[in-house]
Amino acid sequence: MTAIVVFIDQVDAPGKLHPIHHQLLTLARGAGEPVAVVAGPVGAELAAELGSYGVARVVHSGQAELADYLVAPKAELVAQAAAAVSAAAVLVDNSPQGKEIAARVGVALNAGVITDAVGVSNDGGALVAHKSVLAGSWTVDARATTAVSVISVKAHSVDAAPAPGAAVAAVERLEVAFSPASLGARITKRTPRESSGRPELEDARIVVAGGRGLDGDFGPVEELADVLGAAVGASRAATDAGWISHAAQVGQTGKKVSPQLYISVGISGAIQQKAGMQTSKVIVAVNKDSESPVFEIADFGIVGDLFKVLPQAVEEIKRRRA
Ligand SMILES: Cc1cc2nc3c(=O)[nH]c(=O)nc-3n(C[C@H](O)[C@H](O)[C@H](O)COP(=O)(O)OP(=O)(O)OC[C@H]3O[C@@H](n4cnc5c(N)ncnc54)[C@H](O)[C@@H]3O)c2cc1C
Repeated sequence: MTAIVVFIDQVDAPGKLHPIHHQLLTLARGAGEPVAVVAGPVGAELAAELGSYGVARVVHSGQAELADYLVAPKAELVAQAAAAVSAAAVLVDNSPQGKEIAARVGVALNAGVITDAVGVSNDGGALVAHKSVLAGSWTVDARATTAVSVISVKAHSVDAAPAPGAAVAAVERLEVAFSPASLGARITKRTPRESSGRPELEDARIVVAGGRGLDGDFGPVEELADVLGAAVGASRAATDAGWISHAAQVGQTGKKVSPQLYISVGISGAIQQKAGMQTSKVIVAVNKDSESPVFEIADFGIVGDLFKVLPQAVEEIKRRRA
């Protein structure tokens, strides 16, 4: 059976799996035998949750270096654990940290690295990564020619599901030999970002994104996001205008999101915007211009003034929920 390592970071928020971990474990289970490699503690609750996703083998390290230094020690944990279990592939999330780990593990294991995958399958023992490219207009299958592949997977590309029969996860401790080079950048202070109370853009199942059409007023977008429990995103026109933080930008030079539902509001749908959201499962566009290119990719379109459409949508959602 092909051993597939799934990296699980428990350093900052220990105790429970994140939705992307459920998704990575579901993918790994479909393509081989998932082995969870955990940075941080593994308590009984976490081990049971891993078992419910079909993980029979967990390799972890709680060494202080994993929390005290930037990403490099985590990459060394993943590389050494992958070698110890003779993994054919390593799956990480597609966050900046995940992609840096992918690159470092690729170098350490002389493994091919594939980023931005939306799926993984096993073709006769070789792992194939599926990618959606050129602003979502093409699907590409990519395969590393090396013995080990390292693949970073976009959030919400697959629906996570527990295994039909839970496994009992055996937890092994790995003593990682950290190289001096990995201990070059020590973290001296952590300042948690102020929470908006909304989900993180890249993790959210629903994203409501606004563009230049909002004319500086993100209120209607935020209100709709809040009744739907959604994250708020934006086009570059909106972030460049200073109406919302650059962290909210979706697109080629912003975040890549793949939620179940993306509601695009007052955004024209330029190719650079599409590059960050076109793999969303369902796209709803609200735009007053019926010729706007955003309607070419929308599953549902509403031609109208967003300042009239959004408050009505909010009212109707609240009424149905009451
Ligand atoms: C190298 C490069 C990288 C880029 N990266 C990104 C990126 O990462 N993300 C990104 O988004 N862009 C990016 N851009 C910019 C991109 O090309 C577009 O300029 C940008 O996406 C346009 O933003 P917008 O759709 O909000 O604005 P516009 O194109 O001006 O569209 C505004 C839309 O709002 C509609 N509208 C106006 N008023 C209303 C109303 N009252 N009700 C309903 N609809 C209304 C209009 O009909 C129009 O369609 C990049 C550009 C370059 C060159």
